[in-house]
Amino acid sequence: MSALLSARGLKLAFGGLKAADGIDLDVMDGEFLAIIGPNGAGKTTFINMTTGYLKPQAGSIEFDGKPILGMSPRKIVALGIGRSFQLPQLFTEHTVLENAALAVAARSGIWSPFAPLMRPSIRQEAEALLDRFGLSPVADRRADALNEGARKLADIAMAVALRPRLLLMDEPTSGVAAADKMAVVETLVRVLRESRVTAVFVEHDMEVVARFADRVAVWGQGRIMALGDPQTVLNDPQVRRDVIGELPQEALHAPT
Ligand SMILES: Nc1ncnc2c1ncn2[C@@H]1O[C@H](COP(=O)(O)OP(=O)(O)OP(=O)(O)O)[C@@H](O)[C@H]1O
Repeated sequence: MSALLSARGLKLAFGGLKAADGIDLDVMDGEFLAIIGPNGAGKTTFINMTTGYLKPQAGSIEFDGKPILGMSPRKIVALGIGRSFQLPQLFTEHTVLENAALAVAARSGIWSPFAPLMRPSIRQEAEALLDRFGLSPVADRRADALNEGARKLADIAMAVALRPRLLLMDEPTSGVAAADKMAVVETLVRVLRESRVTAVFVEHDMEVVARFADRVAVWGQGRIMALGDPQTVLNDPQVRRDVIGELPQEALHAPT
C-alpha cells in the first residue's frame, strides 16, 4: 500500500493555542483511518487544513504525490478529496433525491437547483446512489424530515456523488441514535469499500473504531500521540487513561 495523503510538519496556532503542533501522517491508499482524541485536540483542524478551509503556518500536504496546500476547497474537491461535516450540509427544503441529484450534477459543473432532476441520466445516477445507501424509501422526503442517521448517510452520499478517492468525515455518527449507529456505519463502510474510497473519520465511539478502522490515530493538543492498529492503540494504558477517559460521556454512551 502506498500513501494517498501525506502530511508533514503541519503547524497552526490560534493565538497561543496550538491546534496543530507538528502533524506528520500518511494515509494509505484504501485504508480506513480513525482519528480519536478529546475535544479541542485539533482533529477538525486537521480536516480543515487537508480540505483547504484552513492554511497551516508551516508544513506540507501531498495528495497522490502532488502538493495541495494553498488550493481552494473547490479545487481540492475536484482533485478527489471529499468531506462530510459534523452537521450535515444538506439543502433542507429539498428532497433527498433532489439533494443527491444536485451533487451528481455539481460533479459535471452544473450548479442549478432545478436542472438536475430534469436530466434522466442525472436522475438515474442519483436514484442508484440513494439505493446503495439504503435511502430509496426516503428519496421523496424533505431532508429536514429525516432522522439523524439517514441525514448523515444522505450527506455522505452527496460527497460520494463527487467520486472522491479520499473522504474525510467529521464524526459521522454524532447525534445518531445508539440503536441506529452500527447500521449507519455498516452502510457507509460498505458503500465506501465498494467504491474503493479511502476514508479518514473522526470518531468518539470506541466500538465503532474497534470494528471499522484499519488504523487509529490518537490526537492530543495538536499532536499525534499514538498511531497503530485498533487492538493495540485502544488497549494502550496511556491512551485509555489520557484519551478514552477524557472523552465526553455522551460520546461513549450515545443517547438512545
Ligand atoms: N478558526 C479558529 N479560530 C480560533 N480557534 C480555533 C479555530 N478552529 C479551531 N480553533 C481552536 O483550536 C482548537 C482545536 O479545535 P478543533 O475543532 O480542531 O478540535 P477537535 O479535536 O476537532 O475538537 P471536537 O472534538 O470538540 O470537535 C480548539 O481549542 C478550538 O477552539
